[in-house]
Amino acid sequence: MSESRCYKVMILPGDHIGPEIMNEVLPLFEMLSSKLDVSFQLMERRIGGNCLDLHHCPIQPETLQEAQGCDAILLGSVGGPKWDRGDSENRPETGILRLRRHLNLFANVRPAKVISESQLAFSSLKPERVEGVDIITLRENVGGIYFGPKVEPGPDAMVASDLCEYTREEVARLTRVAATLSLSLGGKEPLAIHSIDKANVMASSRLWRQVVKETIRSEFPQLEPKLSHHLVDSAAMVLAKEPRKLNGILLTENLFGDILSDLTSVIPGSLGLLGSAELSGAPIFQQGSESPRPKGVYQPVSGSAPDIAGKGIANPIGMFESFAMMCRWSLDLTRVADLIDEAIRTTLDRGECTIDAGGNLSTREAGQAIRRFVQDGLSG
Ligand SMILES: NC(=O)C1=CN([C@@H]2O[C@H](COP(=O)(O)OP(=O)(O)OC[C@H]3O[C@@H](n4cnc5c(N)ncnc54)[C@H](O)[C@@H]3O)[C@@H](O)[C@H]2O)C=CC1
Ligand SMILES: CC(C)CC(=O)C(=O)O
Ligand SMILES: [Mg+2]
Repeated sequence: MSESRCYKVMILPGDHIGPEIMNEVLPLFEMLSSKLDVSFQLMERRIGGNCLDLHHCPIQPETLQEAQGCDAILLGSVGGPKWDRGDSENRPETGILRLRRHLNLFANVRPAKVISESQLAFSSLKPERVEGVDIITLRENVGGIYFGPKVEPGPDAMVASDLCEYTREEVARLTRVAATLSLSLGGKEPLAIHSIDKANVMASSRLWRQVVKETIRSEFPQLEPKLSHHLVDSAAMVLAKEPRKLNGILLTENLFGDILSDLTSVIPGSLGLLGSAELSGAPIFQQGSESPRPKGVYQPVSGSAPDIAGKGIANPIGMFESFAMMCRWSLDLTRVADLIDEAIRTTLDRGECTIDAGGNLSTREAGQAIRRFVQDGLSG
């Protein structure tokens, strides 16, 4: 008889809509424990503005340490106008950056896929442009300009700066993750890898392009025909004009990936639909594998949406999608991940979603619809 698994999961709801959408996925833990041979030890901690308010730091050092011992971390979102001041030491967003750095979560996987007919009508692009779009932004997550040395602007500052630096190894390791995703998710035909940079202007981008090329040529020669290089400005234009041309993996640095992944969200229709995985290595695709899994933080792509917080209309789908990715890549619960993905697709087909994605349900009702589907699937 196989042993029952107990997973340790850290819960970081964050600010504004963070706790609202987190509340919609939390009942899944109890549901899974009652239906499957698993249990969960949940640890709720603070991050972001609410942590600054209570502890005067955006994440506590002991939270970082505890996160190290968890199987996965589920995060809502942080930030808001109340804390929109001060230098990086005193900003909510720094809590997320510290967590990424502490756990070395260098690979940020952000899929944007059109999965339901309802999205064709609702996307801000024409239906014929949107059909079949399936793009994964793979963003470098612990380097580049977000983490380089800064000169903060003082009250009378004449200059401020952020340095964008990349090392060979930082580029090579992310390229290896891109190759794994391409080979594992593409089936017989590996996915295209579109490396995005600004090599016509930036030195760090010229290194990026060189190392991506070399890594694919020397370690994954079979993927050479699948690799292309694009300048980021032109890639942004293609994403808005003919996004299918960029189907596959957008392999890119921290700042470009942050911007482009928000841009990809308009294709399926709303930023509130996208989930993400931040990983310390390539995901393991083999179910039941005993190989150690990479560390993972799972969170929606969006921010804390202060403009809609408290109104009960935030879309919880990005949070469910993040939960599904957690099940798939950190908890070895592939069937649950498939079921949640199916629940998202079905509820979108039925128009059972929040207003940003074309429905008229509240956050709570949209969450209930997905949970009902999952419950039925687990019982069936
Ligand atoms: N990972 C994180 O926690 C992130 C935090 N932020 C922070 O979030 C705060 C707000 O930033 P914004 O620029 O307003 O970006 P945002 O991503 O929070 O919101 C942009 C727009 O998308 C809408 N939106 C976002 N999530 C939604 C959802 N689930 N359902 C329906 N609509 C949704 C918002 O209402 C808003 O109109 C800032 O403090 C920012 O620094 C921003 C990005 C990531
Ligand atoms: C640190 C985050 C607030 C940066 C961001 O916008 C993101 O990761 O999407
Ligand atoms: Mg962002």
